[in-house]
Amino acid sequence: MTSAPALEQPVSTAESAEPELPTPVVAPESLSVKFNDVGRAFGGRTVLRNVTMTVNPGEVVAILGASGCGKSTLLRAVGGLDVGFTGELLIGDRAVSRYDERTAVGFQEPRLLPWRSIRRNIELGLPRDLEKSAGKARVDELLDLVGLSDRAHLRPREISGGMAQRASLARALARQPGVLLLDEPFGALDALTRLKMQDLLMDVHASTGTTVLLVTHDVNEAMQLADRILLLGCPDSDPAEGATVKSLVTVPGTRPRNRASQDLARLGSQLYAGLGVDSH
Ligand SMILES: Nc1ncnc2c1ncn2[C@@H]1O[C@H](COP(=O)(O)OP(=O)(O)OP(=O)(O)O)[C@@H](O)[C@H]1O
Repeated sequence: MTSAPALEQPVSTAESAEPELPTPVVAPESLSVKFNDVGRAFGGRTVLRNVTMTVNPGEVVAILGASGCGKSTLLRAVGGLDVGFTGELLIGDRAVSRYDERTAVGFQEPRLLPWRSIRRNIELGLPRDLEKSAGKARVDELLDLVGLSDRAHLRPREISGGMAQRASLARALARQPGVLLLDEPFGALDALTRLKMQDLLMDVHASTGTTVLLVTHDVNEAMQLADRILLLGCPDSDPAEGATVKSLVTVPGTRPRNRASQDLARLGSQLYAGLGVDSH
């Protein structure tokens, strides 16, 4: 035998009964995501093919593409919600597993349980083995991060759609995921709430440092939030071949970006063109 297992917990004794420090919200480890020739077909119909790219730890990558081109399918594969893909998909240096616990997923609908309070909904995201007081401290911190501390006792129907989406984001973060997967998280919100949520996501990313994969239909949102943008698309010659990486571009400047900058306007035009939309 060599050394003791690295994850062994310290034994609590009466002598060492010091006040417990709150567990930081900060992700313990931001993880890379590596796609190596990833593909997916449903019933003989190819949806995705030859997707090869690496998302760096702590990076925010937005996934853009026409409706139905496989954006959600790609995200689901990373979360281990769909294991029917071909090729290799690694999180850190380990293959994705079924419902991979190193990831957390946020959807367009908040998917909160209506009979539970906001606090109890966020608690659902905590890892099962987390000690109760550490869990409470983490939920308190998350409620603070998403600005819902004074609404923690309310039920989902008693808060606005934007607040519910913030609660949903907090629930996803409760697991301290190495990779946060967001599928159109702000798609159902009004324009102003959407901008506020984008700011919140920037704050969350600044304080957690977690890797983020964000599926969006919104070119401006992608340019505002992402370090890089993955444009998925089908070849014009044969759309039935399935979508693949059409381009992977680095967004100029650092967040928060000036929405009126020339560089972003140019990039926006390129992206719209890549999506087959005339940006005028
Ligand atoms: N479980 C499934 N069984 C059969 N077909 C599926 C399944 N999941 C996805 N698809 C098909 O794969 C294609 C890609 O779907 P996906 O939801 O990934 O696209 P998307 O780019 O996210 O679309 P949208 O932008 O409209 O949300 C669609 O044609 C869809 O019908």
